[in-house]
Amino acid sequence: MQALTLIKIGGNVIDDPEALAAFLQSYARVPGLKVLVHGGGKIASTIGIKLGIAPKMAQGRRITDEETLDVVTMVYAGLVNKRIVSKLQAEGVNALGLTGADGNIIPAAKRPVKTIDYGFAGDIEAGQIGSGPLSALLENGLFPVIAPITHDGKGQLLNTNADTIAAAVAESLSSRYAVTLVYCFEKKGVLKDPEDEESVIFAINPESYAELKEKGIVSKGMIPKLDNAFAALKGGVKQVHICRAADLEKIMEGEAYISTRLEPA
Ligand SMILES: Nc1ncnc2c1ncn2[C@@H]1O[C@H](COP(=O)(O)OP(=O)(O)O)[C@@H](O)[C@H]1O
Ligand SMILES: CC(=O)N[C@@H](CCC(=O)OP(=O)(O)O)C(=O)O
Repeated sequence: MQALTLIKIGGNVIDDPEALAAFLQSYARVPGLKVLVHGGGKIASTIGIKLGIAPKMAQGRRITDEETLDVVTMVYAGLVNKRIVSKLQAEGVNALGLTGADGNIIPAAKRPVKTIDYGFAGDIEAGQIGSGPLSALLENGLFPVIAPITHDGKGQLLNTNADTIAAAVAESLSSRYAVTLVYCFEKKGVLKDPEDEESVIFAINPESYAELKEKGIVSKGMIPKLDNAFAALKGGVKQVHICRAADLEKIMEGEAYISTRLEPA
């Protein structure tokens, strides 16, 4: 099976122009087939506030009312996606920006209202992603850059967590490729003490993850990241790393003990 690297870049790095430029230079040097999924939550919140739309989050997910959906669509599918694509083009990568609606790559369903109404937040159903359009692009020398906007197939755009998209796309591509999934963000990995950058936990398995969650060591945005990452590993993805964006090249070269690696059960 041919190798493919799926990298997710988080909103705090995207919000820092120097860190983003350095990350995209590293991304350009990742060899072989690759797909980039980006977030942008921080910029969406900042722009929303400027427009008088305060961000509302619950359990690491954005509550997406109609006007928030307009903001996130403009920010993720427009500003952030096109900035990344143009910078990758400048690095010699023939990047092609997409949302989940383009080529119907990520069909989703509006999250049903239970205790919290998340509005136009989209959930991806297992097995719903078709890897065909993405592999057609890859096989024609194009490198997909995916924004965290999906659709319900009936004309409604939806906002889907970028960590979830990365895991679901990685899982779907793993039927055709040997996929390595790398979550890049601003910290060195999953930390024992989120305030201590040197307290990286080098390996986590489902059992130790349950313990970390119970003790509150893993919280906020780290929970959807790890929940999704373990699901991807179970679904056929070969390796999952959680690392600092600035360490991407070292991770790709196989350097250990600088980031967190997930282990199957
Ligand atoms: N144990 C932990 N180790 C590292 N970060 C943690 C941990 N627990 C919670 N976090 C928080 O999770 C954040 C990453 O999640 P999130 O902001 O959603 O990232 P991204 O935008 O990359 O998806 C970190 O910035 C940190 O504040
Ligand atoms: C439904 C939902 O929560 N969607 C996310 C999508 C962006 C995202 O995940 O961005 P980061 O990776 O930068 O956090 C949001 O709007 O914040």
